[in-house]
Amino acid sequence: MKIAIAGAGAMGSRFGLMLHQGGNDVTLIDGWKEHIETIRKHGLSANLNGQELTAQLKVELQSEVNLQNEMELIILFTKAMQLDKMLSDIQPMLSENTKVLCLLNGIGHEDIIEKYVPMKNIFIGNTMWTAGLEGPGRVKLFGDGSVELQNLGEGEEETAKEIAQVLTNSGLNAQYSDNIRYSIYRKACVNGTMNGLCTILDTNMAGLGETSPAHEMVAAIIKEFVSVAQYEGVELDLEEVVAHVESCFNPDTIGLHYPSMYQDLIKNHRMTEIDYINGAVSRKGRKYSIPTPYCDFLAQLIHSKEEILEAH
Ligand SMILES: NC(=O)C1=CN([C@@H]2O[C@H](COP(=O)(O)OP(=O)(O)OC[C@H]3O[C@@H](n4cnc5c(N)ncnc54)[C@H](OP(=O)(O)O)[C@@H]3O)[C@@H](O)[C@H]2O)C=CC1
Ligand SMILES: CC(C)(CO)C(=O)C(=O)O
Repeated sequence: MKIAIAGAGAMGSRFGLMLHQGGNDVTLIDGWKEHIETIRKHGLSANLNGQELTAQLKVELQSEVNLQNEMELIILFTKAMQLDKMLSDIQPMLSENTKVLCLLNGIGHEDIIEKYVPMKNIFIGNTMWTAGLEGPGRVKLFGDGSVELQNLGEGEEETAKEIAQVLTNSGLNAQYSDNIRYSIYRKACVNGTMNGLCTILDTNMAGLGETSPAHEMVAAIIKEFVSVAQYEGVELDLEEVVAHVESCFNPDTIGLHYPSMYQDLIKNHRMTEIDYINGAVSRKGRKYSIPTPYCDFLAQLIHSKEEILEAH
């Protein structure tokens, strides 16, 4: 399949690499010039579960996507605040049949995608895979993961299942979900706890799990997500979600991962996606008159840290 990865940072590189290894015709698109130039000259270099490898992938600089080069599938993997610009820049790659799959963390990205893509071509989902960028053109990938996705447009279930199959054929372990809003909220609970807390506490997920207040903090944050989701008709089971989130503490699975927010802010002094995760729950809480003190406070702490570190 002819696939573009729009936003080829850590996760985009993982998905691009695995889909390339699975025999697809993959193009990585990104705005970071040094990263794209390095891959163009030397290939994408990866440490994949301890094994060093280099893959020759096609690349395009986001600002130079101006030739007609239509894709069958585009997987969006920018940071939330880069999504609108990316969709605007990749217009030449979108035909009336191009399917667009969004796997960003956070809530509500479909509102932006709908501005650029007809509903019948929009697929949304989330992933438990992890990845880290070690420098331009270089990623570190370990552990297992999964993907859930669903069509937004009516009657596109079969296409959603086909996309899931393409991902699964490349080892990405994807499944069709018949209630993706539930899955997205459930995954947002992982990010709403792990990402902000690990970033402020300067630790990975296993490290957070070893601290004595971890369970109480995680449960209190998730409770706020559950209340807001319930108001929107999404019924999350608090105990099940807490257990799901706490499974991330396990150092033998993904516990040693530093969440993407940590990588952004602490490692690279870059702005975070907090406003699309805990910040989104705070905004919704205000709208629905649901108190969300933990999310409010965590979002404030992250914003203060962004200012202290002069994140850009
Ligand atoms: N990393 C992870 O383990 C996981 C991440 N996610 C989600 O996937 C989406 C993509 O995240 P992720 O892959 O981590 O994003 P990255 O931070 O690795 O990359 C996103 C973009 O940021 C820019 N960038 C990143 N690092 C640098 C740098 N050092 N210097 C200059 N520019 C840089 C690049 O774009 P540009 O130059 O155009 O700004 C890049 O495309 C997010 O929504 C995230 O929450 C989901 C699951 C796990
Ligand atoms: C859940 C987790 C921590 C890994 O999938 C993630 O989504 C992130 O790093 O942002």
